[in-house]
Amino acid sequence: MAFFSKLKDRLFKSSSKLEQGLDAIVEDGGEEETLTPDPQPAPEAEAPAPTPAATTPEPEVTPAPAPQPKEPEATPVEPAKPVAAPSPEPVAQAQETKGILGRLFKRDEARTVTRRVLDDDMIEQLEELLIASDMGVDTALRVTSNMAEGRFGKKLSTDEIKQMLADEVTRVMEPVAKPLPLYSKRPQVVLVVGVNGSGKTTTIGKLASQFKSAGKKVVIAAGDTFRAAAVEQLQVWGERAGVPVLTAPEGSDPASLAFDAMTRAQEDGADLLMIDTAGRLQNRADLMEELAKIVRVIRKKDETAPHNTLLVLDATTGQNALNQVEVFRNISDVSGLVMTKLDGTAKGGVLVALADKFGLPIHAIGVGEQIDDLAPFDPKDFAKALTGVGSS
Ligand SMILES: Nc1nc2c(ncn2[C@@H]2O[C@H](COP(=O)(O)OP(=O)(O)OP(=O)(O)O)[C@@H](O)[C@H]2O)c(=O)[nH]1
Repeated sequence: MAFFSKLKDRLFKSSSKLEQGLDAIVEDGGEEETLTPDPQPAPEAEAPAPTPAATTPEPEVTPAPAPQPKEPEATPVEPAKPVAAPSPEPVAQAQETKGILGRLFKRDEARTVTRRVLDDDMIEQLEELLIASDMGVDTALRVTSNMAEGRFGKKLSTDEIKQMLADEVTRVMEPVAKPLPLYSKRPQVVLVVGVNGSGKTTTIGKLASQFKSAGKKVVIAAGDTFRAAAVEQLQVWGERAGVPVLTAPEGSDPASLAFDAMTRAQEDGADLLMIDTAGRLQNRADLMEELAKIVRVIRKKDETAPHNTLLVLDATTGQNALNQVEVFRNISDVSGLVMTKLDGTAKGGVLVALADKFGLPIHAIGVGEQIDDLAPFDPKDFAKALTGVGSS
């Protein structure tokens, strides 16, 4: 099943919030226009009435990458057929729709679309909507001004604005959409950091399962030795993924566990070593020292390690995710992000702010609690899901 449709369903809260906001903005001060269904008199009653989407210059729905064949098709021509031909009456009846009847019939089909002139008021409302969608002030202003460029004074429909927004979001996100880089270095050491509850353990489990399926040999180190529950949880995920999880007694030194795990991974010829860490931001200095010590110790075995420091962020925390990036960049050498819990949150816009502000690679997104609910970050799919493009 196309991941896009899953993401779209699950990001529904975000997109519906934005969609409703955009509808309201266009309706506020917009004018309803009647669309003439077909400029040339079509002989057949079943000629498809143009959908609102057909009034847009057919943007990127078509050239979008192929992996979601079912979704985009739903918008353009095909589904208009059943709508345009609601009665099951066959051929003879259809021919009667020529002439007056035909025109009447077509009048029934006429659709309306509301358009609003893009002016300062509208730009301000768009800015407010994007800020309310967790994009953050700077990003919201930048995105809106790019959307407005060259379009000031033009009349725009909600669909057109949604598409413009999706294009702009895609433009911001494209440079950061990068899968976790894999190096020839073995073991590749991936340090996983993030606040408690952000989804580190779950993400490690999901990643381990994916790498294992791809034929990689993976070892996990349960480096949050201060929480027995965290260790147990990681063991459960390790079992699910079929990957060994190295643990140490509660309260023991995480750096010592990391060293042992590094030794084991080297001896086993593992491709990847993923090290979970504690997320106690309350004790920032301690955490910083703990992470620094882990790095010092594993460098005794491989001075290029860790090869990745993944920061796991919880999308439901909204703007707070921006602070977390600041903090973790100060205490560790964050090389990329994983954003979890994008399912069911109305705060997906924060990802745009993160991309715009930090430019850190977004390697993957979590859209559920199951082992396969981690996907590479696809900016176009994300932008469409966020803005609701293709969903009306
Ligand atoms: N809906 C949803 N829930 C998620 C996702 N990722 C993680 N979770 C849930 O978030 C909660 C916290 O996840 P953990 O993986 O335990 O987070 P952690 O960062 O390891 O937390 P600590 O062990 O407390 O440090 C769990 O209930 C997970 O099931 C996701 O992508 N979507």
